[in-house]
Amino acid sequence: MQARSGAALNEAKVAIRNLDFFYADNKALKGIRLDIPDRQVTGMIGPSGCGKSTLLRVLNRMYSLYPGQRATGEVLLDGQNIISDDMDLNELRSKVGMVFQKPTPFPMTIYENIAFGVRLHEQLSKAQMDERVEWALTRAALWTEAKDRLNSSAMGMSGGQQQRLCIARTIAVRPEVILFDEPTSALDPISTLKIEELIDELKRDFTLVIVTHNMQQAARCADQVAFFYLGELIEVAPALEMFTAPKHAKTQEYITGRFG
Ligand SMILES: Nc1ncnc2c1ncn2[C@@H]1O[C@H](COP(=O)(O)OP(=O)(O)OP(=O)(O)O)[C@@H](O)[C@H]1O
Repeated sequence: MQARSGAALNEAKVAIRNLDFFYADNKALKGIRLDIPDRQVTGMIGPSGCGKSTLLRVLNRMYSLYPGQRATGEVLLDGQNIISDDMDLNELRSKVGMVFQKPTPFPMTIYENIAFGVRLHEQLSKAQMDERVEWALTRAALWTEAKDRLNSSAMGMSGGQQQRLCIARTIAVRPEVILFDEPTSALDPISTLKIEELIDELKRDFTLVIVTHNMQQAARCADQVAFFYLGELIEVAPALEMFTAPKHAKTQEYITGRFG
């Protein structure tokens, strides 16, 4: 398998220390310690139910919306513990964006899909908003296709275009970290390739985390890969090392398709 060869990993943008996560009494993450390098791609892999999505939900505090779900330990974003009660969730959500598995555009125009989120965080003039919309669509490799239909409904776009619109919407609030939860699993191979190229491009400016069940995708996109099993982080390594010389037998079994 072709894996990204080893540029050194950057300093941690997010440092996860001794993280436990509970759905009521069910401990879904156990003692996680993981550094997520700045402006690089961290791939998260592992069999169904191992805790990958749970970890993404910790990184943007989505779990705080649900009573009975709690995290303990530290998740330090530039040194600030985002799981502490003091964390301002609006501020966190402007810093940490999320792209979901299925494209989820709002039932409004392409322009409004992007402007909507920006308005929650910033007051921009019409000209500034126009500029922001163009910038976000350009960064999401969608400007050429969308520029003549900004006032048309986003629901008329193809699935791949809708997913790039969701990425544009996320970028538009200028986050620092972007979480992708299986962002291409609902897309065809060409749309998948476009999203993967986009991820490669975006890491110049953003710290990216991608959960994927696709080992080739992890190998193509990620600078470092983390393998989870039953709520534990079994192994984390630069992608090339992970896919050519994993240290743990469980990792080897998983990446060679012997379970999961
Ligand atoms: N809302 C919930 N309430 C209770 N338990 C949950 C909830 N969501 C997830 N879990 C449990 O937490 C554990 C981790 O689930 P999680 O969804 O994070 O796994 P995953 O690795 O993302 O799986 P998949 O690859 O299938 O998406 C599982 O045991 C799951 O049953």
